[in-house]
Amino acid sequence: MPNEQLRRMDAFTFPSYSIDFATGEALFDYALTGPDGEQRFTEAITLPLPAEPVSDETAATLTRVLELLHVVAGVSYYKAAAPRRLVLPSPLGAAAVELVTAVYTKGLGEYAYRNRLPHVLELRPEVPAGEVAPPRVYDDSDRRPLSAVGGGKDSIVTLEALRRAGLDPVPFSVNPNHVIVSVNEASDLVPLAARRRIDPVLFDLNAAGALNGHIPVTAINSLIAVATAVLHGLGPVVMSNERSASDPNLVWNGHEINHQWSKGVEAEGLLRAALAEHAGLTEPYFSLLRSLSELHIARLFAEIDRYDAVVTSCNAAFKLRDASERWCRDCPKCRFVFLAMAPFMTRERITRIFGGDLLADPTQIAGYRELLGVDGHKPFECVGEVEESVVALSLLAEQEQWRDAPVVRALVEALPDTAWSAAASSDVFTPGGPNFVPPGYAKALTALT
Ligand SMILES: CC(=O)N[C@H]1[C@@H](OP(=O)(O)OP(=O)(O)OC[C@H]2O[C@@H](n3ccc(=O)[nH]c3=O)[C@H](O)[C@@H]2O)O[C@H](CO)[C@@H](O)[C@@H]1O[C@H](C)C(=O)N[C@@H](C)C(=O)N[C@@H](CCC(=O)O)C(=O)O
Ligand SMILES: Nc1ncnc2c1ncn2[C@@H]1O[C@H](COP(=O)(O)OP(=O)(O)OP(=O)(O)O)[C@@H](O)[C@H]1O
Repeated sequence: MPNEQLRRMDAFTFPSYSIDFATGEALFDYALTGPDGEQRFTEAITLPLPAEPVSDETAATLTRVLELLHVVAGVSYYKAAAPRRLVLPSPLGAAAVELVTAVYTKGLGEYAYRNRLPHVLELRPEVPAGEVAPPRVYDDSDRRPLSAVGGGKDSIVTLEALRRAGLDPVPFSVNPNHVIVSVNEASDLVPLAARRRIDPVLFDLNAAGALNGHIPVTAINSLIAVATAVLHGLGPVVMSNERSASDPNLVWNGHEINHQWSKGVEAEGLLRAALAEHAGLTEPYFSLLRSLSELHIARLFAEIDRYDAVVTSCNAAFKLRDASERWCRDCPKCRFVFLAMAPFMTRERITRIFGGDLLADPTQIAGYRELLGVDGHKPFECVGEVEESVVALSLLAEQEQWRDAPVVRALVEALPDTAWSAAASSDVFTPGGPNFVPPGYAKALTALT
């Protein structure tokens, strides 16, 4: 479809969805509609099937979760045209509407900012009138947790915390690539995996110049994880989203723009409320690491060494096409994670994990200046707060093995005195902030910290 026609699309709709219980494949249909016709998309998500046949009760709860997933996963296609109308397929309760509204506005915040589309931040879904029948209540709180694994340091810390607390986690991933497969193998736990196939038409539209940008992918992965937990009779989905994921990158037109919005605590609360209201789940989803800073998680990761050969937090390794093998060693996330881990490891160990020593390489200085708040705003990436980077640098400056590294020396000279005094009174190693960790799981975190 030519680009001008896409730009004239005025509505995004959700024609239908289906699930085949014989194969686990759910098909979600979407349409962009406008004066020149419509552009249809179908996303396919295949859930792993349990050994036992699916009961009617499980099917009923799963259907409710998939109704939410259908609407949330539409963001990938909505963003190709950003029409002004978002027309939901069926009535939804207040909590579900709040979730959907936030996913399409705050979740697309970075996309709206980069493409200069302020109306996206004001989008309000059109919800068909009618009552939603109350769901069956499903008390999953005492069952084995499903632990989402993304291949990076955070989900490894969670997996090990749950295991050490005797909570018997089941690792779970969407489209596990070779990194995630290796992490699961290193854990010696038996994982579950779901497949997600984005409609290839979207890639063709992207290649032809359609609107594109960041989407709240964690909200989608989270609902796929909850659907899998329901299908397998498992308990809560345990995420590894940290405290700093809730902090915005910048404010634009009065709206906070947060690259990591769907990893933040607001999204977590909205997702929990929508799942309780619409699917009747009592303890569906929480992040075990919510109260911790990235730096604190990096310190915990340093105490676990069984994943050193496989751990990969760099997003470039998770691209659908042309992915890097492991760490690309030239992006904000690689720079930040290296800086965060370095104070707690030998130089030899971290160089082995990353395949290189980023703090020995002067070409990294410009990127590190951004992370430290010397230049620009916090990069649109999954990186910690400026304060965390400054604290990490201050720890490195005290260590003989790091103090003379070229990047450390340059950054120490570049930082103003105010930054050092803020670092000196920092609470980055004190857990804090709102979280939804249930009492039965809090001990897993306490044991670790
Ligand atoms: C791996 C990555 O960072 N991808 C982002 C990148 O996409 P790119 O075009 O370079 O490559 P692909 O990932 O292969 O995607 C191809 C196109 O497919 C579309 N698409 C992909 C996944 C999806 O769920 N929906 C989609 O529509 C999209 O049009 C792609 O161009 O740039 C894109 C545009 O800015 C980003 O949308 C891609 O981000 C992925 C969705 C992704 O998985 N990113 C995570 C690594 C990520 O950024 N996680 C955040 C958490 C943010 C949150 O709120 O959940 C983080 O770690 O901070
Ligand atoms: N493919 C995936 N399938 C399921 N869950 C995922 C996937 N990718 C990421 N996640 C989960 O989404 C959340 C955010 O992902 P993120 O990439 O920040 O975490 P990570 O890989 O554990 O650690 P790091 O921040 O070091 O990369 C985490 O809870 C992670 O487990």
